This record gives sequence, structure tokens and C-alpha cells, in this order.
Amino acid sequence: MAGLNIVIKQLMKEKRDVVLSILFSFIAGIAAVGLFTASGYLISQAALGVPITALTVVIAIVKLLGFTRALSRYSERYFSHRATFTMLSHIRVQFFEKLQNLTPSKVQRFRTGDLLSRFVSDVESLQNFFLRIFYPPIVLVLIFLSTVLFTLYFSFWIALLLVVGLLLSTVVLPALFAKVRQTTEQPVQEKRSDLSAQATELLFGYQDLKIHQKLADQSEAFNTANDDLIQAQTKERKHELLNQVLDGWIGLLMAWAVLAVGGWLITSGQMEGVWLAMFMLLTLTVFENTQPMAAFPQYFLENKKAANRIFFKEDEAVSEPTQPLGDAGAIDISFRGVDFTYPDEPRSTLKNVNLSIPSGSKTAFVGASGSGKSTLLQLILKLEEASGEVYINSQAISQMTPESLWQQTNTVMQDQQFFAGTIRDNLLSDASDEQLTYALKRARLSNFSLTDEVYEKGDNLSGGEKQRLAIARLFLRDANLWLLDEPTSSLDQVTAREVMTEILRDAENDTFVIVSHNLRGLENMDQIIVMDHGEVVEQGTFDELMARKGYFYQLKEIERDTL
Ligand SMILES: Nc1ncnc2c1ncn2[C@@H]1O[C@H](COP(=O)(O)OP(=O)(O)OP(=O)(O)O)[C@@H](O)[C@H]1O
Repeated sequence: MAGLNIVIKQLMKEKRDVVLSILFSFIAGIAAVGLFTASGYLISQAALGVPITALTVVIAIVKLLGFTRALSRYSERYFSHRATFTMLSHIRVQFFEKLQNLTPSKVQRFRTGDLLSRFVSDVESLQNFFLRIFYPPIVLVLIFLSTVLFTLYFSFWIALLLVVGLLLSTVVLPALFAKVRQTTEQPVQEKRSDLSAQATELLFGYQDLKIHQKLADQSEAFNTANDDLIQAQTKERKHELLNQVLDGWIGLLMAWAVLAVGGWLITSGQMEGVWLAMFMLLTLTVFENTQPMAAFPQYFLENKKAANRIFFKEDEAVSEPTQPLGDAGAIDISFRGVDFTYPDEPRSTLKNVNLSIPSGSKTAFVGASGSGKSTLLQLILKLEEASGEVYINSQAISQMTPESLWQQTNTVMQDQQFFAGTIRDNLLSDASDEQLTYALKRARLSNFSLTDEVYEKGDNLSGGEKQRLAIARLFLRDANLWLLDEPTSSLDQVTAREVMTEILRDAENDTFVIVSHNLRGLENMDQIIVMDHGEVVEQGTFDELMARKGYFYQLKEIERDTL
């Protein structure tokens, strides 16, 4: 229920619309019962030959009730849908905020299709929460209470029959179906999420799957997920229809029972015959209100699951950081006893890392692939949380608001995101066109204009163009800390050198950290930190490391031999 409690809280923000929906739904329902009750009375009186003039008031009431019913139904629809759609928008925002508060790596752990399915289908399915779960039972109880009280005035036995029928169709039948559903349950949401995940993977990997001739396998997995979903939906719909039919039967059964009891009451002189048609029509109409209860168990279980998927529990409660990084200009960084393992991974990624990066220094991380260099940058950026502590300007990063840190950082990570739009949109800056064009020029992208189109994920850009576009973003920012993860790995040597010269010109007085597999040009670095299997194995200047003839020296030797 944890998820549904949050949904109720969001719904209660629209208290006024909620109350008005219940009120108008009650008026519409009770007006319908009144309309048919009065009609039954009219039919009996007409059959007994009462002159039409004596029935004018009842005829007027029938007309008034018909009008009231239509108007109230319209108002109910208006307020209930307004409350629902406003609630959905609150939930979307809350879901998005929940994702925003997760570290990026936790978000990445979701399959894209699953996330989309939660964001779209699960949120959409919650529109049934107010419309079919929350207020129909309240309205039903109110209408039945009023009807039973009215009936009690004429006959205890008919009132009792109505109560029995109500219990049968709103308690016994839904409970029975809920039980059956629990044993034969087809989790539609999970199937939908599977299909969505299969579809996104098919689309993302389309080219590779085609080249590796595995498209047929993936398509088969997609078709199986599709069939599973259809099967689950069919089963669910069958349940709902059967429930509706049985509910309708209960209404008819009660009408027959009222006819029989009414007949007995009339023949035994306990009730006047003129009321019989009235109670028949009253019973048939009042049981129409129990129809929405047929779908109640299905919607309840579905919404409970959807709410729990949207407001999923996180593994551990993360305390909100409160301290901003002070804008002191130069930035220094130190790692003290930092250990890190990616969640759900068996292998430890960083082990007891201790290092120091002085303000204004130039540092290069080198080492074998998978040794933990990129992870170190992610820890500095607070994209992951480690044990031990990282300090920036002597402030513990765990207490630091990430936004204040990112504001002072110029970053190029290995994977950059590009969006469908223009080059201008993808520079992610409010700078003037002149400044944007100059940044492109410095990143050696003068062949592009600001209005050139960029496809989703930058699919129409080469690997090197994407890197240069990411670097152009840096030239438009004013930050004191540079964290670059193989920023020029896809560029030819000449362009790479030109671009690096531009970067170093801007970073001259800043703290500069680069991860690189290219061991050339490291002579100019203030320090080189060598990583192996998640540990710092060497650190020092280029000359110091070469003189030591250790790991770095061997890497240099291998590089020289392979050139
Ligand atoms: N998101 C992730 N989830 C789980 N494990 C990860 C994740 N990212 C990286 N790893 C693992 O952490 C280890 C260190 O990876 P990292 O990317 O930091 O290494 P690296 O030294 O930067 O490698 P490369 O030079 O190839 O980029 C690797 O074993 C990798 O498999």
C-alpha cells in the first residue's frame, strides 16, 4: 500500500474537485433511482386509472429528476477528470524528481523500456485510481443508504433484500474474484514492461543485430513478449466481463426477489399494490450502481502494483547533502581511504585509494583498461557514492550539494549525450551566436553551422565530431576544475593536439585532471597517477616515474615497441 498512500496524498491536493465529484456522482445516482422509482409509481397509478391531472406533480418531478441526473453526471465527469489529470501530472513530476535524486548509475540500472513503461503506462493506469477505485464505493454506499432508508419506510423485508444484494455484489463477489485473481494472476504490468524493454532494445541495437544476423532471435523474443502480454490482457478482460455478468445477475435476482416478497406483502395486506412497480424499478436502478464494483479488484491490484513500481523503494535512504561547494576559485581534491564497489557487483572496483590533487595542478590518470580511472572521476563528480571520503577544498563531498560542484566543473566523460535538435541546442549554452561559433571554431568544428541538424543520440555525427562538440561545450563554461576522460581518443593526432592546446590554454590556472591511454605529452603534467586493478600503484612526475623504472616505465616501453 506504500505506493497507493502516496497516490492518495497527491489526490488529496485536489480536495475540492474530489468532494465535488463525489457530490455530483451521488446526486446523479440518487436522481436516477428517484426517476425510476417515480416512473414505477406513475405506471401503477396510470394502470389504476387515476386521471392525468392528479399526477401532474409526479410527472414534473420525473422531468426534473431526468434533468438533474444529466446535469450532475456531466459535472461529475468534469470534476473527476480534472482531479484525475491534475493528480497524474503531480505523480509524473514526483516520479521524475525521484529519478533525479538517484545517482545516475542507479538510473542506468533500469532497462530503458522498463523505465518508459513506468513513466507512461503505469502513470496512465493510475487514472483509474480515482475514477474506479476511490470514489465509486463511497457513492455506492451513500446511494444505497438513502435508498434503504427510503424503502424501510414502506417495508423492512424489501429493505433487507436490498442490503443482502448490496453485500453480495460489493463484498462477496469482488472478494471471490480477487481470490481467484491472486491464484491465476497474469501480471499485465510486468508483461507490458517486458515488451517495452524488448522493443527499445530491438530499436537501439537494430544495426548491430542485423550485422551479426541476430535480428531474428531478438524479433522472436519481442514476439514472445507481445504474445505474453496479449494473453495476460485477454485473461484479465475475461475476468472482468464474467464479474460484470454475475453482478448484473445479482441485480436481476434481487428484482425477482423483490417481486416475490412484494407479492407476498400485498396479498398478506402489509403493503399497497400501487408500490410494487415502484420497488421493482427502484431495485433494477439501484443495482446499476454496483456495476463499477465488478472491475474494482482488477483495478485495485493493478493500481497497487503500478503505484509501487512508480514509487519504488530505494535500497538505502540517502541523507540529503546540504553544503554547497564554496566558490573559492582554485580547487584541490583528496581521496582518503576510498573503497568502491558498484552496486550488485561482486568485484570491488577501487581499493583503499589515497591521493591528492593540489589546486591549479595538472594530473593524468593512466593504467590498464578497467583499472578504475573513469570510476575515480565519477566519484569526484559525485555520480557514485563510495566508502571512505573524497574532499574538495577540504569539504567532504558526501555533505556537498552536487549542483554546486558541477557548476564549477568542466567535464567530458567517455559517453556524451546528444539530443535531436540543432548544433546550437546541443551546445547547451545561453551564450551569444558569436560566442557559440567561436567555441565551435576552437573545437575544430568550423565546418558546422549553429543551425545544422543533430539526430537523436548524435547519430549523424562521427565519433570524433561528437567529442569535439562535447569539448566545444567546455569552451562556453567558466569553471575551475577540469575532469576529462579520454576527451580526444577518437581524434586524429593533429586535431587532438590542436584541441588539447586550446583546452590547456583555458585551463592554465585551473585544476586539470585527464584520464588517458595515450602516454605521449605527459611530460608537462605536474603528476601522473598510475592505476592497476582499482589501486594506485605509482604516482609522481614523468621524470620521477621513468627514473623509478616501475609500472609506468614498462607501459612506456610497451608503447615505444608498438609504435
Ligand atoms: N556502471 C557500472 N556498473 C558496474 N560495473 C562497472 C560500471 N562501470 C564500470 N564498471 C566496472 O568497474 C571497473 C572499472 O571501470 P572503469 O570504467 O572505471 O575503468 P577504466 O580504467 O576507466 O577503464 P577504460 O580505460 O577501459 O575506460 C571495470 O571492471 C568495469 O567493469
